[in-house]
Amino acid sequence: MSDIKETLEKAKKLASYKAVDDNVRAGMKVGIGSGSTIKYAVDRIKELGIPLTCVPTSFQSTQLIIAAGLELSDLSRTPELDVTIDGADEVDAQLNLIKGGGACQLQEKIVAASSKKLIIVADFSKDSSQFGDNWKKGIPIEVVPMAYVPVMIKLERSFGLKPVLRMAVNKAGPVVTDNANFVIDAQFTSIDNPADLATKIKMIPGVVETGLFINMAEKAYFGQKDGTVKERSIKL
Ligand SMILES: O=C(CO)[C@H](O)[C@H](O)COP(=O)(O)O
Repeated sequence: MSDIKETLEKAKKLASYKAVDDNVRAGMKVGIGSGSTIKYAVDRIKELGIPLTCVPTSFQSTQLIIAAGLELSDLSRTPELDVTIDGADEVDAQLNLIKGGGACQLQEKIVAASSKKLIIVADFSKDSSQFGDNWKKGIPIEVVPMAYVPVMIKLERSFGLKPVLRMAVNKAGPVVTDNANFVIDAQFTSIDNPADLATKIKMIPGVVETGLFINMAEKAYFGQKDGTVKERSIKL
């Protein structure tokens, strides 16, 4: 593993362990996010050996819960959660988030919105003062496949975004989400009002969900290069 990759992995683990220790207790109903950082949170929950009910946010997180031997539920059986722990692609000064780098933003947002608290775990590279400081891939937007071209035209004409259809790596054609939709990454130069932009994008017919999570997270844990964890929280 390269030095920087190793440093990032250590930072993800530190943040995840601290977030679980601070926020997860026996008997809780816990939303489990998606991505590479959340696997450390699941490792920590497994290590603690406490009884929990877990609700996943993707195929990947379902597999993590099963592999860890934790109790797996869903929102039909467990519609109200105590806490969701999840990663993020970028966290701004107000703890607004860009999520969906792993194309899981739809289920992640539904599960987060069903939780009393959303706690973010991340390495130091996700900690920004405003969107675009660190994350250059744009806002992930999940769309119904038949609508992707009109949605891309509207994103460009109405908001000056530069939309790109996300393509699969080991498959010909586009990324297909866990919900059988496509993902458009809408690149931007700056975002003055993320809440307003999120609402307007959501209004475009064919858009299922955006990766802008506005006023949802109450605390973020960022693992640092020096082995410490920086905590940022906000009153919602
Ligand atoms: O939103 C997500 C998936 O849709 C992830 O939480 C986000 O991409 C962060 O992933 P990682 O922990 O691998 O950096």
